[in-house]
Amino acid sequence: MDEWLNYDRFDRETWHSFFPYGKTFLTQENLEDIKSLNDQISLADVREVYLPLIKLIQLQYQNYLQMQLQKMTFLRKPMRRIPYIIGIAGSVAVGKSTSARLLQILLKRLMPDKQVELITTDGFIYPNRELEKRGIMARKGFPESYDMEKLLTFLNDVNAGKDYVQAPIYSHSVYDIVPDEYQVIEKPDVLIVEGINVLQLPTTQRIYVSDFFDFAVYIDAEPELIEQWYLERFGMLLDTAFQDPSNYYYPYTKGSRQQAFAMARKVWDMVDLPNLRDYILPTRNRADVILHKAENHHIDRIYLRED
Ligand SMILES: Nc1ncnc2c1ncn2[C@@H]1O[C@H](COP(=O)(O)OP(=O)(O)O)[C@@H](O)[C@H]1O
Ligand SMILES: CC(C)(COP(=O)(O)O)[C@@H](O)C(=O)NCCC(=O)O
Repeated sequence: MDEWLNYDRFDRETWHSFFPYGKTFLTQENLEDIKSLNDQISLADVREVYLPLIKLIQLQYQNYLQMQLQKMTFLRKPMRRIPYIIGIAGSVAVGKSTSARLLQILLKRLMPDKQVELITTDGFIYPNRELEKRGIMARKGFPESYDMEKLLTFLNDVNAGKDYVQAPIYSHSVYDIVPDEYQVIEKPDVLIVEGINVLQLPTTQRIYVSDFFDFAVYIDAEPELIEQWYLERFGMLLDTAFQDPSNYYYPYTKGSRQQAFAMARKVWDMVDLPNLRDYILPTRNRADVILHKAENHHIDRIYLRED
């Protein structure tokens, strides 16, 4: 079956025309926030792609609030805040966390009275110690490397309106879960959940992470480009590791840079690329929106699921 059958495809110009007010919409503070997030982000992408996207999300969010109100009135239940949950999926190093943080900044700008939180599912990967115990250290990022029970419980608690919910934290530079450190989520209006596994079907559980989603975005690009972005990020991790013996990449700063990159290329080929091909890419057509990136993270096509 044609994978794109259910999607409308837009080029950038058409997509931009749905909300062409970017120039006046962003404040100086927004621009500074975006630049401090990543100074490589193209502001043209923000105006022409991300702003129409958050406008569309806002429309759906307003409908969602309306529906919640009608439902609670019908059931004669007191109104309570059920968060609107947005999932962001895609390969390792495709730019999920950068896009997710961008969406968070822009949604806060669009809806300043709403609390918009962001978590990444990396925090729900088992600690290295546990991965080693299970003999799956070389499978980090694959479905079996996540504590899905814990992730689903987390989402269920946030959804149920619990006052205080904790998410564990993963550090790329330590290459492990940070012990005893948590991100606290307190009754958000909107929660963005970013991770490679967010649209995957469960192996043992009966519910999916995506059952909690009200909207899902997949970030797409050719694997050759993603590999390049993976290696660029690896270079940056290496540059920050020099002074810090506790950094996972510190030992790689001692040998030749060429050798370190050869090792990173091998990890991409043996771990992250097979994960993309076998487990991440097959989830692409479960998203509401697919952002397709070309060279330099430039978004050239946008696919929107037809309802
Ligand atoms: N829009 C963008 N413009 C420029 N560089 C980007 C953009 N998005 C991501 N990057 C860079 O690509 C690399 C991977 O991005 P990241 O957000 O860490 O990906 P992920 O969360 O999918 O692993 C990082 O080095 C990041 O700085
Ligand atoms: C922790 C991750 C699975 C998360 O990926 P992310 O989308 O945050 O880049 C990934 O960065 C990773 O560590 N993969 C294992 C192989 C590797 O070292 O790249």
